[in-house]
Amino acid sequence: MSKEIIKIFDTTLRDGEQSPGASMNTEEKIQIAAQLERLGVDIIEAGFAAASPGDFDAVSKIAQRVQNSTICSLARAIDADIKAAGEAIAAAKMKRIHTFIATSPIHMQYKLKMNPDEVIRRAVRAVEYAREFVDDVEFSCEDAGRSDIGFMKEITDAVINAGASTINLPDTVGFRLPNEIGAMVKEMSEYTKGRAIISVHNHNDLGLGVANSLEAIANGARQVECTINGLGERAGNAALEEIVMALKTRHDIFKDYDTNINTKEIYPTSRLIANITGIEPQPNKAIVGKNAFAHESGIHQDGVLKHKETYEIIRPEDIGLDMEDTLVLGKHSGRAAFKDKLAKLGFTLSDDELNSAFERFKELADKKKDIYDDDIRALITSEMTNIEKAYELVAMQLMDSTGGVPSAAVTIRHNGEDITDAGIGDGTIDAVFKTIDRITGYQGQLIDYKVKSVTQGKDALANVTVKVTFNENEPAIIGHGLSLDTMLASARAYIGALNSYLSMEGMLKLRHTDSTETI
Ligand SMILES: CC(=O)SCCNC(=O)CCNC(=O)[C@H](O)C(C)(C)COP(=O)(O)OP(=O)(O)OC[C@H]1O[C@@H](n2cnc3c(N)ncnc32)[C@H](O)[C@@H]1OP(=O)(O)O
Ligand SMILES: CC(C)C(=O)C(=O)O
Ligand SMILES: [Mg+2]
Repeated sequence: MSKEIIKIFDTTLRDGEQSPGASMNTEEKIQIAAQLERLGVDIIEAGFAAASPGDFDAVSKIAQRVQNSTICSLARAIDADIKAAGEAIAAAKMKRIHTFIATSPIHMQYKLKMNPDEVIRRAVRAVEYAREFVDDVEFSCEDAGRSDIGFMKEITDAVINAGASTINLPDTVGFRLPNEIGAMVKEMSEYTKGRAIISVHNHNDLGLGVANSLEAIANGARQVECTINGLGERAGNAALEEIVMALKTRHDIFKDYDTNINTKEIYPTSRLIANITGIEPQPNKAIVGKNAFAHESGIHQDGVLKHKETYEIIRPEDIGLDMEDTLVLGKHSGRAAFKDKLAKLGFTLSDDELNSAFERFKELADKKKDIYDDDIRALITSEMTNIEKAYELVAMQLMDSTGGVPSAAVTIRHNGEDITDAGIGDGTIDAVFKTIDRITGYQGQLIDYKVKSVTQGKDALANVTVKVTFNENEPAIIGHGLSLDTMLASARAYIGALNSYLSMEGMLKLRHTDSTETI
């Protein structure tokens, strides 16, 4: 008997980006979408097009690029949001608009300030308008976990009649237990049978996102919404890799179901997201944590040596872990091997990007003997941040001593001209950032600073992630910098964030000009 496919709806680029500190630039989002497509995700929620010009741009570019997954944009039940979503995904081969409105008493009364009739009216209008752009419309009863099931049936009837084909029941605040989610999904699936697909979107506030998703599948859900590494608002969303591997590993229980996921792409996808967001999964995280396949104690090691399955329920190779080369390229590697490695790691670069990345790789190979897959990932993701490269670091000199005043002299290239200045600060990093501000004329506010060693050993690369605001009315921007020297990595990260900001600011101006011209 053929198995029923559970659709995997990945929202790493939308709900995942709502994790504090996880914002990504357009180029990074395109790379992630390409990897999600390779992973075999059915639907990629590429963003919330109406949220900002940057989101709109990223969703449109992903829509132009991805061929084998449906591209989706989220939209409130507001015409302007739906129009932005429809326009952003217009070029996609397969496209969906996902519109939502809250249905729980607490959200309707205090947040929306709407009565239930008004909520139904808005939902119907949203779905009807979305159908003017696409055939595939998903409707979400936000906070379904705390909504009245009778009201959800009423609004579901109305939106299905208006043209919605997927009904999503999010446990927005991660409040429900598995048996409760199972009961809700069973009742709604039986009620909508043959009229719509029932989907779930479980948050992890009580650590039950995955358990709730599995119970939903057992009770009739045919789509699950999830994120790589479990990223997402607050405690995050149900983790894609955990749901998929639970279905696969417990095929005795889930024998009637399958997914389109190529599980060998799970580990590479997890690493790509961790590198880009700077958010590492906790070491003991199921499936993709650094310790997920590590056996520490003697009795376990003895058992694994005798027969792996004594302590391993998943084969590392099933999630693509064996494909990680421990030692890869070196200073004698050429462009062909480098390009081949990038393809294996899931990066698709233009010729110009490849040339620039290859130059950086060679510089690195001169200084660092062993280059690992994680070094290459960090190198490429730090390259991607500097999309426009309005400013480029040329040189830097630092002075510090115990009891002295930390100072930095920095040279930056802008429009072909090298500009040098010097400044002092509360520490050397502060001195570097302040000097960069003096040269560029932008006043960055540092919100967060993280430094991580990419691999092990004294010659490990430092990967610095900064979160900076250059205008208090606009969202913070993430920048990554990579170097064997932490100070140099910090300066690169800060300049990367500024370049990202400028490319978005350019877009803002462009959209403003566009709208002025049409008035
Ligand atoms: C559960 C979720 O994850 S929902 C998705 C969350 N994602 C985001 O919020 C994306 C980032 N958000 C943003 O950039 C901004 O919030 C925007 C651009 C969407 C809206 O910004 P603003 O217009 O300034 O509104 P603001 O965020 O202050 O408030 C949200 C408004 O939308 C209303 N709203 C919320 N959800 C919905 C909905 N589904 N349908 C219609 N209206 C809604 C709220 O009631 C509020 O309206 P009010 O201003 O009349 O009180
Ligand atoms: C917009 C919806 C699907 C959501 O993210 C939630 O309710 O958590
Ligand atoms: Mg959510």
